[in-house]
Amino acid sequence: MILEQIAADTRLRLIEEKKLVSPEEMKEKALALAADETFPFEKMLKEPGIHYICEVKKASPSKGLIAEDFPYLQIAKEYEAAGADAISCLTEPKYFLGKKEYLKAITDEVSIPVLRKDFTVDEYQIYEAKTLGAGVVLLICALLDTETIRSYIEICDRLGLSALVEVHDENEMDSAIKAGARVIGVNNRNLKDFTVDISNSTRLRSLAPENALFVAESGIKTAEDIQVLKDAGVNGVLIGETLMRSPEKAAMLAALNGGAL
Ligand SMILES: O=P(O)(O)OC[C@@H](O)[C@@H](O)c1c[nH]c2ccccc12
Repeated sequence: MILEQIAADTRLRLIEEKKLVSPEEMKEKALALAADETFPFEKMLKEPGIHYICEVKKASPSKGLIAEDFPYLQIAKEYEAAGADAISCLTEPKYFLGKKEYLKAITDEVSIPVLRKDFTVDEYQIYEAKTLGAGVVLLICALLDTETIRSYIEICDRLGLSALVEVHDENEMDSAIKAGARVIGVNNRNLKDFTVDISNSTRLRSLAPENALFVAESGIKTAEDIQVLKDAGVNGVLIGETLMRSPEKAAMLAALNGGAL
């Protein structure tokens, strides 16, 4: 199964990375930054209306190469100028051709919150995300048990980071809620077989607690999709491929929003 394969490769990658910067050193570096502005992602999502999280993604296991030409920094700045509320940046190197350097360069240049999009299987990655300037990390429920999610959220809290806790079905939603997730993302793409179904978000919307923030992720392509999600009361949408494939990203974002942003 692809998700487990990616997680296994991530664990191997971490063994090497910890040789370069030890876990103690990474934790220390992150904690030294913990007084920075806290939880900007949650503050943003709490504002009324629907919010756009625009993704910088070169490739994916389901779609292969998405952007041959990949001026990641220019794309991030274009998103910000077009009115994006946050940016998502893939850092997974093998399947998504992401890089930590992309994330660092982007967080240095934009002032909206940036999500570190990776397969978090070790607290090391959370501390590292802080040192790279991220404001949010992704925690995928399919990879983590409830207790681990809870402990990772605690680490995020200490660092002033938000945790976007990703679920795909009712069981994972249950786990996210029990772990105390404040921001729940529903992935419309099944990471086990890559099928995409937007109604996954609308179906699971009612199961999320009243006070939790809700993000719909993946497969969002049209203004109609956005309208359906708006009507369901989602706070944010995470859009990758539709924007990455568009040569006119600002115009595409405006079109998704019904003409203007
Ligand atoms: O490109 P899309 O279909 O608009 O999807 C973006 C984002 O939701 C997707 O990249 C994603 C959602 N959850 C993930 C977890 C890992 C990697 C990638 C993802």
